[in-house]
Amino acid sequence: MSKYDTRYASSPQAVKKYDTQELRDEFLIEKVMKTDELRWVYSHYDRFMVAGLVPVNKKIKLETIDPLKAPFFLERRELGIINVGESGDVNVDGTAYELGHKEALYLGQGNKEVEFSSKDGSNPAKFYLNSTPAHKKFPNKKIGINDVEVIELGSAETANARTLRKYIVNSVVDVCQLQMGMTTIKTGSSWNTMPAHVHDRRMEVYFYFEVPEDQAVSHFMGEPQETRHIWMGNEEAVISPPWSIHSGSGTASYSFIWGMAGENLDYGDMDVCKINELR
Ligand SMILES: O=C(O)C(=O)C[C@H](O)C(=O)CO
Ligand SMILES: [Zn+2]
Repeated sequence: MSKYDTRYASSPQAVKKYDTQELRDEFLIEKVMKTDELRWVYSHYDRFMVAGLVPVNKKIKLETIDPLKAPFFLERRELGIINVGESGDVNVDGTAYELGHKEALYLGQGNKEVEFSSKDGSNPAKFYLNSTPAHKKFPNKKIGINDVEVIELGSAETANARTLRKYIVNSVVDVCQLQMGMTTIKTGSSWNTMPAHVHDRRMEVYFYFEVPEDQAVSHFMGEPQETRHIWMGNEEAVISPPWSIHSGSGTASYSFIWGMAGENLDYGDMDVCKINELR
């Protein structure tokens, strides 16, 4: 069995009173990428699971964790994988999927034997993993760099020029509830997800990467009129409750992977906040 840490759900009333350390303990996931070890964070928000794996010296198997009470990990779950490192392989019940830098794989419910490896342990793959409960088996699908839907958002004038890439969304691959994509902030811009939004129907997790050394991203969370911030470093993730905004401003440009789960599969279903009404 793999190891895991549990994160419980908090109410907006409770979070109003959290100090810096409490906010970090509840929502921040430090050091997501683990070498030769799969260690999950199991969130009680929509039972969303997060892990990061860097296979260096050996192949790593996807194993169940105790709270699933399932004989194998994907018995009642689906899994999204985005490789932010060098080339690696994901072997799924005898079929090998090669994932290059920024390529992704969707694995549906029911797959039993899943094994991760790097092509070259000295230039390893870095697999970022999100998993959600599933009720139906959909086919496994690799999403290569040319399969993603790309949209340009924001502008240099408002310091939020960015490229959003949709990898695991229902117009690209059939899924039960998982949605994943990647957003890259253009040089000179700093803001992601501004204007901010909430979607009380879905929770979300952001994994910040390509944050230059000695730089940081200030991630904003909370109800739109009661915001808080969490300072984040490279390869750290943050859980966004369904009632919370999730937006960030970096001291340099950066990228992040967003993953969502909940009530519907409509990426554009967001309640946008007025910038000058944020508090
Ligand atoms: O920069 C953005 O805007 C985003 O990446 C927004 C996320 O995709 C999101 O929050 C989707 O709900
Ligand atoms: Zn969102």
